[in-house]
Formats: sequence, structure tokens, C-alpha cells
Amino acid sequence: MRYGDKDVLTGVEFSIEQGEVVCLLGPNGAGKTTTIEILEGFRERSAGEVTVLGEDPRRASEAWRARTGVVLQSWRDHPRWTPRTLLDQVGGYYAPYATPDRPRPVPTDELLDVVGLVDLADQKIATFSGGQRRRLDVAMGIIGRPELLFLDEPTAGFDPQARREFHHVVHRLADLEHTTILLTTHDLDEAEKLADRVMILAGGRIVADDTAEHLALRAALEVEVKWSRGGERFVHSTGDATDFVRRLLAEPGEPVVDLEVRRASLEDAYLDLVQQHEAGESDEAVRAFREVV
Ligand SMILES: Nc1ncnc2c1ncn2[C@@H]1O[C@H](COP(=O)(O)OP(=O)(O)OP(=O)(O)O)[C@@H](O)[C@H]1O
Repeated sequence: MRYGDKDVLTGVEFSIEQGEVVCLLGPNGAGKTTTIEILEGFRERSAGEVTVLGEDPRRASEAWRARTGVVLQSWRDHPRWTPRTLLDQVGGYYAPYATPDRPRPVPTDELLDVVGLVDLADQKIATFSGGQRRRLDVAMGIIGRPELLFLDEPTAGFDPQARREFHHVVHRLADLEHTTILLTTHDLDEAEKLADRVMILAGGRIVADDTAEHLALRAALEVEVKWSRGGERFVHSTGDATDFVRRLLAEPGEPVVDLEVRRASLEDAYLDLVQQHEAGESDEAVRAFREVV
């Protein structure tokens, strides 16, 4: 993908199996939204091949669109509507695409319950908080009982309880309705909870693609050792903490106190990557991260 003379996506190659929940991670501006919009058919790619549910999203039919659900990053505004009237209206568009195993749309009352908006069902959307609007976005995304659901930062602005409820919604969609889900998030904990697979986008490329568990394990090769000696604090990263600590304790001089040994997590490795990216060292960051994972 190229915007003007700027290449934003240069090495993005992946496939997602039916029923998988895949999380796309990456720093601000990495191209996650661009990637998702290309797959949704909302953005024309500059080059490359894309097939979604068997069709090229740019030329796909209305029937294809009815099989997909979308939660965009920025919410659509319908200030004078209430959730109930909006969901009733939009749901009607999906009715012609109902099939025996996918009744469409999801009934409005069921949707309101799923996203926790029952009490606000008849209140004007203009009066909603950001998190409440976001819940409505999620309802709009799943109203057509999609086979494939795109979620671009779906939980941005959610309080912890709404976040947890949303995670239940995703698990339910994946487990009971076998919905394939591609989501972006900046919350690594969320990615670990939801995703069967995590892809990390940086410097225009997919730099990691594996289960969250494997990425965390492989990223945890380095161990951080912290200690104090003679009133000074020290930090050291090492691949062999046992050996390092043994030598440290055997060194002559002031005694070692406040010793801490901490295995690096996926979050540590990921944050390193983001910081380097923001410092304009993204090529180096990608190389370093590849070495880690
Ligand atoms: N319409 C556009 N015209 C020109 N450049 C664009 C356009 N849309 C996005 N970009 C640029 O493309 C890059 C990728 O943007 P994108 O929104 O896909 O990133 P992102 O990974 O989703 O970021 P974030 O985490 O902040 O949502 C950014 O540098 C952005 O400035």
C-alpha cells in the first residue's frame, strides 16, 4: 500500500483460517487500519493480491458484504437516533441474506443485551459516553451475524467491566458461531486473552506471526537482573540468569542487596519495538525483534 509516494505496507503476507481469532498488533501508524480497510473492501490497495471469503473485496457483491461485520476505529455518529431504532433499521438490511444456519439479523433485544445497552436502548445516542457509543459500534458490527468480523480497536474507551464483557462476546462468537475474527488492539493482555494467533506489524512488514504463548516464550529468552550495591542500583539483561547471579554474588566488595530476577514478557519485547520505532529506528527494531522471536 502506498499513500502518495510513501510506502506504508511493503511485506504483508498472511492467511487466516475459518474460525480463527487473529490479533494484529503494531505501533501507531504501522498500517493496521490500512490493512483491515483493504480486507474490508473500504480501501483500494496499490498492488498485491487479496482474497476474503473467496472474493476480491474491491469487487465483492452485496451478498459478500452481508457475510462480513465491521467495527471501524472511529465511530459513526447517529446523534438523534436511539440504539433501538438504529439497530432495527440497520438489521432490516440484513434480513434478505438470512440462511438456515445464520438467521439474520440478530434480534435487537438480544443485541442490546449482548453489548450491555438494555438500559439505554431508548435514549438518544447524542447523550452517550464514548464507551457507550463504542458498545453500539460493536452491536452494529455483529448485527448481521457475520461469518467474518473485523474489529479495529474495539475496546478503546471501555471500562474494565465492559472490556471483560466484550471478551465474553468474542469468545461466544468464536466458540458458538464459529465466527472468524481479525482484530487490532494496543492491549497486549487483550491480545493474549482473545487471539489464537498474533501478528505484529512494524516497518510495513509482518515481523511476527505465532500464538501469543509461543511469542511470549521466545521473547522471554532474555532475563533482567536488578540489584543494588553500595547504594547504587544496577540492571543487566542476560540469557543465563543463574550463571550471572552466581558470578555477581561471588564478586568481592560491598554486598549485593535487593536482588530481583525477572523474565521478559511479550509486552517487554513489544514495548522495546515500539519505542525504537518511535525513535525512528524501525529497521533496527524489526531486526532486533526478529532475532528475539
Ligand atoms: N488516507 C491517507 N493518506 C495518506 N496517508 C495515510 C492515509 N491513511 C493512513 N495514512 C498513513 O499510513 C500509515 C498507516 O496508518 P494506519 O492508520 O493504517 O496505522 P495504524 O497501524 O492503524 O495506526 P494506529 O495504531 O494509530 O491506529 C500512517 O503513517 C498514516 O499516516
